[in-house]
Amino acid sequence: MSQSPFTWHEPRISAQERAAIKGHAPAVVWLTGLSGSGKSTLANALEHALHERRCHTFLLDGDNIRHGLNRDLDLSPAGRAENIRRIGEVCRLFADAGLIVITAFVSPYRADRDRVRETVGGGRFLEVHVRAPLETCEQRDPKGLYARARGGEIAGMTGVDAPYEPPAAPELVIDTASRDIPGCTGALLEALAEHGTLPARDA
Ligand SMILES: Nc1ncnc2c1ncn2[C@@H]1O[C@H](COP(=O)(O)OS(=O)(=O)O)[C@@H](OP(=O)(O)O)[C@H]1O
Ligand SMILES: Nc1ncnc2c1ncn2[C@@H]1O[C@H](COP(=O)(O)OP(=O)(O)O)[C@@H](O)[C@H]1O
Repeated sequence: MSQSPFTWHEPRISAQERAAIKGHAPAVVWLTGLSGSGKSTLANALEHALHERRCHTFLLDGDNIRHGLNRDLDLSPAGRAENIRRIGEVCRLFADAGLIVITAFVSPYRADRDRVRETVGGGRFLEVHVRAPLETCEQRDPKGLYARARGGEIAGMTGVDAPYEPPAAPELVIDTASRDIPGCTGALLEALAEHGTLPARDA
C-alpha cells in the first residue's frame, strides 16, 4: 500500500483539556437492539435527564442519520458496516469535544460495534443492549415495518430475515418488556455514574 499523502495535526488543546471544563466526563452511550426495542425512546429520555443535569449531550439516531450523512448507504451487511463505521468516527469527534453522545442504531453486527469501541477508545464507550423479544417488538411495530416485512414488502428486516447478533459483554442490558421507561432511564443514569461519566450524586 502506498504511503498516505496526509499529515496528522495534533491540536493545541487536547481532548482531556476540553473535557476538563465540563461537569462530566465524555462518553458514548451506544444503544443497540431490534427495531421497536425502545432505542429512540430511551435515547431521548436519557438525553432529557442529562440535559436537566446540565450535561452537554448530543443524540445520533438511525433514521435521522440515514436522511443526511449516510443517505447513500443501504441496509445490506456492507451498507450497515459503513453506516456504523462513519457513525463511530462521528462519535469519536464528539467525545473528543467533551460531550456525552447517545446513539440509537440497530447495529446488528458484533464486529461493527466492536470496531466503534476501538475507534472511540479511552474507556469512553458504553455498549447497551436494549432488549425485547421479537414478538414484543412486532406487537409495538411503531413504524409498521414488521407488518411490511411479513407482507413481503421489505426484505432484510433485522430479526425477521436478517440477523441480530446480541452483544457478548455489554456494559448494560435493559429489558424494555419488563421495565417501564423511567426505570430503564434510571438504569442508564446509574450505569453512567458507575462508569465515572457522571458525578454519583447525579444518578
Ligand atoms: N430492513 C430493515 N432492518 C432494520 N431496520 C430497518 C429496515 N428497513 C428500514 N429500517 C429502519 O431503519 C432503521 C435502521 O437504521 P440503522 O441505521 O439503525 O441500521 S443499522 O444500524 O445500519 O443496521 C430502523 O430504525 P429503528 O426502528 O429506530 O431501529 C428502521 O426504522
Ligand atoms: N421500557 C420501555 N422502553 C422503551 N420503549 C418502550 C418501553 N415500554 C414501551 N415502549 C414503547 O416501545 C416503542 C419503542 O419504539 P422506539 O423507541 O421507536 O424503538 P426503536 O428506536 O428501538 O426502533 C415506543 O412506542 C415506546 O413507547
